[in-house]
Amino acid sequence: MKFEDIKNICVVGAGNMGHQIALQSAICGFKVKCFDINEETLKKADAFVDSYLPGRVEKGRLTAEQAEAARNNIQFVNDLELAAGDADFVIEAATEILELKRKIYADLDRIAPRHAILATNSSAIVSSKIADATQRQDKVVNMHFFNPALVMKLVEVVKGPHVSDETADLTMQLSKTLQKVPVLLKKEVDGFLLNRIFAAISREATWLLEMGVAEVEDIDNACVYGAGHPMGPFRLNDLTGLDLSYIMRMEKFRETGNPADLPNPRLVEHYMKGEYGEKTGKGWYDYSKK
Ligand SMILES: NC(=O)c1ccc[n+]([C@@H]2O[C@H](COP(=O)([O-])OP(=O)(O)OC[C@H]3O[C@@H](n4cnc5c(N)ncnc54)[C@H](O)[C@@H]3O)[C@@H](O)[C@H]2O)c1
Repeated sequence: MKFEDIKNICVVGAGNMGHQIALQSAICGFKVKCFDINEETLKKADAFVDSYLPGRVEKGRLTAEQAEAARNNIQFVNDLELAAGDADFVIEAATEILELKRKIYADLDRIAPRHAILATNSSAIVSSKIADATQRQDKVVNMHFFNPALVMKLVEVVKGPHVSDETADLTMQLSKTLQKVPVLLKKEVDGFLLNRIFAAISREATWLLEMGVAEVEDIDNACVYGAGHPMGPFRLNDLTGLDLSYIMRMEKFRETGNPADLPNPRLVEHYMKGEYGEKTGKGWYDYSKK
């Protein structure tokens, strides 16, 4: 496939990441169908587009014509056959559970045209764990966006051993066309690039908290005002979702059986109370008091 042949993008999952990846793709001129199994999520995502685009026009970031074109480019649908049937490139951003993703990839392999690339936005699952659910392993690749996907520039493209040069090249090119800055990982590695670095920071931050050395806000402030980070690890976790961290740690534990990989007790406590961060109004911080 040539890059110019990529016209239709299917995004699977309209949650935190999926709806923003879909909208960015629509703004950049692709015809996008975004699929989710949850009707409420689809409605919320559609309403977000209606509020986001006029805001960009007001701020002078998009012309009224560009906003209208983006609106016409994007559809939120509850039917995977419709979403992926004519896709040239699929970006999967569904819940971070390996078995669920493998089922989605088996379905996508049946539905999407043979030439279509199937990219996963997974934060931690390397594509070699998913690729063999399809008959097109050379076209299954990691394409890891960062949250919020409309804003953050970095995309990590991971070239697993099964990924063809063409797939990696096209994924890098698509990332650039989506106005992102892609980095290429030549090997699969747990946590990719940035999350490995963040994991080290977050491990230390959690240790400091657990040992009673400092409170959440002071640890975050140290990172912001001493290291110049835009936000500290706990504030960032509230943005990305404590539920995602919990699920990722549990997945890792299931894989390794190592108790050191279990989520830490404070994270478990928040998770059990349904305190997932900004999206539920409470996580490490309480947003109801704003
Ligand atoms: N949240 C982040 O900061 C972040 C950053 C980068 C990558 N990711 C990755 O993006 C993916 C999605 O994460 P999220 O934070 O958007 O989660 P989310 O829970 O906000 O969204 C996941 C969506 O997937 C949908 N879904 C579940 N099963 C499905 C199926 N069979 N078909 C279609 N949709 C299905 C859910 O209904 C939900 O709307 C995960 O793989 C995660 O690792 C997340």
